[in-house]
Amino acid sequence: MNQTSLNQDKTTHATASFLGNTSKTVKVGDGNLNINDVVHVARHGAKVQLTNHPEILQGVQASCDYIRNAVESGQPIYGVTSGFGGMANVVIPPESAALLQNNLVWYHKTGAGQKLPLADVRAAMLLRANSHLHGASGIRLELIQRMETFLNAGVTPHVYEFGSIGASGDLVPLSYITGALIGLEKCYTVDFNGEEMNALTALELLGLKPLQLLPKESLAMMNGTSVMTAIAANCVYDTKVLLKVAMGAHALAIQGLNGTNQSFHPFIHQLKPHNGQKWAASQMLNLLMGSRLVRDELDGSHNYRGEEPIQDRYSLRCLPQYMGPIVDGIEQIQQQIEIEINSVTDNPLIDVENQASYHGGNFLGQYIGVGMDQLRYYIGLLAKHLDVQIAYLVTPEFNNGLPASLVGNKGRAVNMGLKGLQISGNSIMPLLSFYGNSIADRFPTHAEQYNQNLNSQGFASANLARQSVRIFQQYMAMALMFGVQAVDLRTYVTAEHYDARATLSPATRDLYVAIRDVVGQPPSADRPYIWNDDEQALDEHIAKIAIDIANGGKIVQAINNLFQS
Ligand SMILES: N[C@@H](Cc1ccc([N+](=O)[O-])cc1)C(=O)O
Repeated sequence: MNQTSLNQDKTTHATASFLGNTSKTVKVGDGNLNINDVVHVARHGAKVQLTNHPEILQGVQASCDYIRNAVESGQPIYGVTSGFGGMANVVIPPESAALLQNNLVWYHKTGAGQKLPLADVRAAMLLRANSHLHGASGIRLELIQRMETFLNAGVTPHVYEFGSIGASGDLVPLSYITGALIGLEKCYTVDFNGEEMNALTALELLGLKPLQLLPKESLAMMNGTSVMTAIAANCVYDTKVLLKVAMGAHALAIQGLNGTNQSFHPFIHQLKPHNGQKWAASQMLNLLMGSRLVRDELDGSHNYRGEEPIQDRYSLRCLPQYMGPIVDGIEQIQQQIEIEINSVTDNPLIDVENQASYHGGNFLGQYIGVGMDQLRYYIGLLAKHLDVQIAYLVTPEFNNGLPASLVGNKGRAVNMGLKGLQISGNSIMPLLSFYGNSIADRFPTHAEQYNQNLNSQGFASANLARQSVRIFQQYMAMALMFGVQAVDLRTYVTAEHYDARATLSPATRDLYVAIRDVVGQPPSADRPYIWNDDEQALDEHIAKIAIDIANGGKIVQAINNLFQS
């Protein structure tokens, strides 16, 4: 199979081959899953293995037994012997209890728009299985195992980008997964390792028969936050990568501007010891250590700089203070997402030990709605900082002696350097700030007969976060291009040649080499990255770098090697 056939968005995002390009196996049900586990399964084809812990499996069966008894004895339980949502006053007789579940899947077949990336749907199946293994949902092991089978065989239901208000969890998106898993009808379709087909054909190829749902089972499948949480997990992972690459881009910019390392002195940050601020300062010190392009002033020295202020401007000097809350914020979002990943998010929940069931609302995706609002907000702030750095680099009044717009060959009057690149970047940065607006506070008209009258918009928030991440990957590519050109030109000022490998800190040298490698332009002493305008197509470079970042390629590997944690 052709790997790219699985990649719905070839230019910006990795969905990778799901056919096991990793030997890792992720165990489900034994303990806590984290974001890295999710990404391994979602994007890199890690195999999934459900727990065989007898107590857990017995718990799953016991929750099913509880439901069966409740139906047989005519107990009133929401969604089992009652109608749904605002129609929960309708009494469902035992003989209709199974039909009720099939029907729930049918009338939620209302998704719209583009298909979700396969990686997000894979992550959603993993999380749904993980949730069900708590044994509080009343769903058969056989149905949970179908998710394991689908994941390991590379079968991914088609799910759509619109349809969930994030209140009853992701009813509509999860109905597509449910319909495909049980083979409800041909109109449920899947991607089978790159081939589109209907769910019945897929089941046949897997040697499985369509399954009849039992009471509670589709409610257990659909009433939960697994799709939005899946998207959020992938987005948090990507944003953490982008945060580190942003630090690398700043380290290049600081060297390009001949900034000082004094602003990152531990003395300063011990006196304002926020975790994120301390992290950013110490990482930046590390990134700059050994550079010939920075002012090495860790000993507390400072000298007059002619026309320039005696200390660096804020985008350099206040980097740790600006980055700190973003770093801490992303960390907090990750913690919340990881709790959600390991939660049971449906209703009602079955307490096997006490033979009781409780009506509640764990399906409300507020942590995802708010978390993804915040994530997009932080991405906007990261983009704003890079935009400032770029403006600083291209403006000869401020950039400590670099050419206007970082022109390479100044001997040719028609060269305009990175002017067009800045303009294109300027079109993106405000967009990323705009994406930072919240959606969790928006209100659809009191949804679903006033029953879901409070909703999280978590699914929409997560989908917006995915878009924001993808746009930021493009913007980051541009920022790195500015950084590379700037350090080449600064190297010329310092050493009268253009090969920045000789002058950069060892840490950023690896990043620099990776970027030059990705764009197919090796470093040279004779010319900087960009010499004449008409010698390269900059849009191709943007695309190559953005793809590398999205796919965790050479640039990300170089960056990952630089960070202690
Ligand atoms: N999340 C809802 C479940 C639910 C609500 C509404 C609907 N519906 O179809 O409107 C279906 C299911 C609850 O457990 O109360």
